Amino acid sequence: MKIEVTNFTKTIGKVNILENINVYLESDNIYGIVGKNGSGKTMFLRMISGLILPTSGEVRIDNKVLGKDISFPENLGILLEKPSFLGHLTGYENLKMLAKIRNVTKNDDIQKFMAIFDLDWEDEKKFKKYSLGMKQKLGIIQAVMENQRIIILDEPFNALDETSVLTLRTMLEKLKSEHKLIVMTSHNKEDIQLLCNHTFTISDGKIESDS
Ligand SMILES: Nc1ncnc2c1ncn2[C@@H]1O[C@H](COP(=O)(O)OP(=O)(O)OP(=O)(O)O)[C@@H](O)[C@H]1O
Repeated sequence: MKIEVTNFTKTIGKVNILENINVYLESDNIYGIVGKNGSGKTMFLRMISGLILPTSGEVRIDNKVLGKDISFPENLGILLEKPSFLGHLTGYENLKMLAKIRNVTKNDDIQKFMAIFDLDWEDEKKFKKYSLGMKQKLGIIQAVMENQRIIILDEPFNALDETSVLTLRTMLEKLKSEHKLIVMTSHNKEDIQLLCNHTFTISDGKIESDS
């Protein structure tokens, strides 16, 4: 898979939220996006996911222009800042419901993913009673469970306990070895240094390649 961003600018009001972004991303890599609060990291992830369209420029996913040839990248698993699960369902029920949309993930797989992250699929607890870390884990599982080829993760390590941080690091390494294209943001330098083989810094909507 490859993602090519060419001269992408997004203006909201009079502000350039993203300014003249040019990047090339491909499979077998974990890309780290760093930058201060409000610099544009989440917008960058939304841009390559087709969730915001450019004021000028374009994003191509395997030569297909987002917003023209396709609405969203096929093969995309995504964790956004606030995963939208239903409060009155359990974690397992939420994941099962989402899995039904594309119908590629078996219940067994969901149970396995939940076990990896120390979540009990038989737990009767409703999502609204989940802790922050539990919600985050569910969001991560939803992003990876369909074995998509592009995985986009906004602050995936947020709210995770030490064990889960190690679990997620191992999982991301494994996904990289399975030829995925992974893009993640993080405020944690250690996670970025350990995992990412390319880093981009965003400041005021502009991007620089660090390696
Ligand atoms: N819907 C919107 N309308 C206008 N401006 C927005 C909107 N959403 C975000 N912005 C602005 O876009 C800029 C980039 O926001 P973004 O969420 O990408 O930052 P970030 O780097 O992810 O920050 P953080 O580290 O706090 O998550 C900010 O100045 C923000 O105020």
